[in-house]
Amino acid sequence: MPATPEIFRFSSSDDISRALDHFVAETARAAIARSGRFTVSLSGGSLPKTLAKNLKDNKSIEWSKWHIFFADERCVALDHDESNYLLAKQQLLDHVPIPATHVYTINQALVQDHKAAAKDYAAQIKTAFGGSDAMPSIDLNLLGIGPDGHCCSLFPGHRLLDVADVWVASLDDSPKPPPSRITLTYPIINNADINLFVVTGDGKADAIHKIVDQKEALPSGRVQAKGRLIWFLDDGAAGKLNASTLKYNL
Ligand SMILES: O=C(O)[C@H](O)[C@@H](O)[C@H](O)[C@H](O)COP(=O)(O)O
Repeated sequence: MPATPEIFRFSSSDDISRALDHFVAETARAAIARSGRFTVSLSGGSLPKTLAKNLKDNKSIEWSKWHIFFADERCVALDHDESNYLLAKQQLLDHVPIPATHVYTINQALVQDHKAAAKDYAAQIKTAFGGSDAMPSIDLNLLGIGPDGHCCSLFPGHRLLDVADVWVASLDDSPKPPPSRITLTYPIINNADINLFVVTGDGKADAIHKIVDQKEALPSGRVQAKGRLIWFLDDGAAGKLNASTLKYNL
């Protein structure tokens, strides 16, 4: 049964950062109590900054038990200003003691070959999840959404929307620059325990309305979860939602 989306509305992106701090800290605590570690994937864009704002100073977190993956990554060097890793490093990883071996980055030697980079990243995930061929279940994917409704590097109308045989796929024709990227695919995204979208700004309001109210099959609208599917929206992003859609108003 598909998870019913839980939609939370906040009056500002600062309020979202505070709520994210509580939610992610509690999700990590529960995962560590259950399995001894917390696996989380990060998107690029505005997400790392919104996430890190309060979380990086949260003293209750057992950072040594965290394992960080990237929901998608650009095929660029790790110190390139378009690298999602670099963004996460600057915003969060430089400020908290997560062991470097727990941060799963795109293979630097393969950034010129997106297909090999995707294969390598899937192998890294497999190793991190004990080497089994069983579909991994990431505890929490933190996802952003583009004005066109994309998430990760899964764009409207793109062939990667139908990929079901690999955990990580690649593209060299991303409509959002840079063109060469790797991305988690739906089978692994939807097998996560929790998928949480974090969306700010009125530039996303149309996409949110189409996905949530009109059930349009935009890429972000195809995301499910084993456990919970959650949307954190600020007033701008929620601006065009039907009033009756909002079940929670924090
Ligand atoms: O690497 C990327 O480009 C992202 O992972 C992408 O999927 C991003 O999350 C959305 O485009 C939202 O980005 P904003 O939050 O900056 O709008």
